Amino acid sequence: MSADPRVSIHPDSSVLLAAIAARLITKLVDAQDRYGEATIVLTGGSMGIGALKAVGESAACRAVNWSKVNVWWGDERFVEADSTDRNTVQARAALLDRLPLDPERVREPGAAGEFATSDDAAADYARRLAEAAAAEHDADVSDSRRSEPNRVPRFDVLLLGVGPDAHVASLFPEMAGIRETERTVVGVENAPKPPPSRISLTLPAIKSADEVWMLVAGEDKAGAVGLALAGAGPVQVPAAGARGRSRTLWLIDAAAASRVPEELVRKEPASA
Ligand SMILES: O=C1O[C@H](COP(=O)(O)O)[C@@H](O)[C@H](O)[C@H]1O
Repeated sequence: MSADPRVSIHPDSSVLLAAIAARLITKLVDAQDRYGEATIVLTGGSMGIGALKAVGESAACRAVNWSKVNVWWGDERFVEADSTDRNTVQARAALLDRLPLDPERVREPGAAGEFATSDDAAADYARRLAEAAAAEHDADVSDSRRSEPNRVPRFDVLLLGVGPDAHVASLFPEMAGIRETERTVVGVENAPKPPPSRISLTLPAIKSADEVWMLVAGEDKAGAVGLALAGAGPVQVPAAGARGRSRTLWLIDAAAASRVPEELVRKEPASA
């Protein structure tokens, strides 16, 4: 089961980032109230990293118990561990290094140098996801899926940026990764956006998240956003396939919204 998309449009990217930060903090606090911990899947790119900076700038940042937040990534560039091309390195610089996170709860995908190929790093990441899922279900002896390899833990909120070509995470149009139906993580080679080697969650893994939030700003994304929300196929328009189980929320600015079907638009009040 997956939730139909809802769209929230903000006047510009700075209002959008502040709104994303406010929603994210609230989401994490709510998940901690419910489960005692919260699990977030981060994304890279302009909006993913901008959102993290905005969380750090919010006075409410300290409302979250960061020691009880589990952090995963939706995709990673398969380069050396200290490369500033890595989404994890950028996320640390933007926010994570200043938070009192529990290092054991921060699960970075593997890097070149640690693994020979992007496929090897992807398999390792999938294994760690499956272990985390199994640990969540250890107490539930009646759960027959406890030891399945293609599992992921509960994702409370999974963030995705969207490229001008409508890619999400590192799932690019017409490439093998977007067609994957079994594995939770794939290695990606020859990505059209550099760097060419990557690892990515697949659509089945993304769609297991409770909430999926699409973070998009800029006129250059308007075509991709319009196609995704008009019901294009995910192989051609990967963003169209990303849905959460209970919520699919498009958080976008006015420039990215110019081709969104009118019936999907819910306008947020402009800031004073
Ligand atoms: O390469 C990537 O691109 C997407 C979108 O990035 P943006 O800068 O166009 O917002 C990003 O979400 C993904 O994590 C990243 O690896």
